[in-house]
Amino acid sequence: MSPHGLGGTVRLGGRVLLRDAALRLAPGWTCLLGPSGAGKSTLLRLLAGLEVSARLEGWREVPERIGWMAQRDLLQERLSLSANVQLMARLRGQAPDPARAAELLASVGLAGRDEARPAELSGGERQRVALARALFDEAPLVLLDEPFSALDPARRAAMQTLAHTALRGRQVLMVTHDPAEALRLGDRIYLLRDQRLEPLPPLAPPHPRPMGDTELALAAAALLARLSEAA
Ligand SMILES: Nc1ncnc2c1ncn2[C@@H]1O[C@H](COP(=O)(O)OP(=O)(O)OP(=O)(O)O)[C@@H](O)[C@H]1O
Repeated sequence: MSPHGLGGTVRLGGRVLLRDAALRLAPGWTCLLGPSGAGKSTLLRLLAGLEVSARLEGWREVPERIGWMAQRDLLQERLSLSANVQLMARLRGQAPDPARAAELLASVGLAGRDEARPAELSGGERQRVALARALFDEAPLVLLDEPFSALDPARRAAMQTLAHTALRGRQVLMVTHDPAEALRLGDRIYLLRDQRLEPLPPLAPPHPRPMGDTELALAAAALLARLSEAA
């Protein structure tokens, strides 16, 4: 099987966003860090085949089915939370499975809210519904664009662990601004900056590292300092 990922040069509106890059995916978590505007979301959209403005001059190898959690939650306001969780699978022709949707909603802390509408939720709750939708879908490649950014620290750690367990064995590519999150979860870490995609050393397993892990705290502080230097 050829490796999944993409490589080459990415151009957007007459400028180079990424030069001679190679993003290689494998089962487990690949985390993508980088300053705002560097092109992380564009890269995710290119992988998903959803990018309309940027052009990739190079290669792209992805499985037929890709799961996707965008930066905006993209919840359908007129649908119930249960229907939102099942939406992508339903669009693909899968049979409804409200029991599984309810289980996933409960796992993200929204037990019994199946028939609620997105407008009744806080920003963090909406993000958790979007996460449940990404977990409902059983795609071999799952792209997550800042999936935990709206959550409080305790909920964020719990959702990281939940997602890591639920997506075990699959290829996950996550964009994050949080070095500790990348180090806690990442089997591979890339930094996208100044048109370059640079592999960074991940922490050794186990992933996710426990919260309060000293090695994680030290590595996150060092990585934050490194990211801040060039900012
Ligand atoms: N349709 C477009 N046409 C031209 N430029 C665009 C378009 N969409 C995004 N850009 C620019 O492309 C660059 C990369 O945007 P992108 O959203 O991929 O960055 P990012 O690294 O994900 O940022 P953030 O961390 O803030 O989400 C930015 O400079 C942005 O202004």
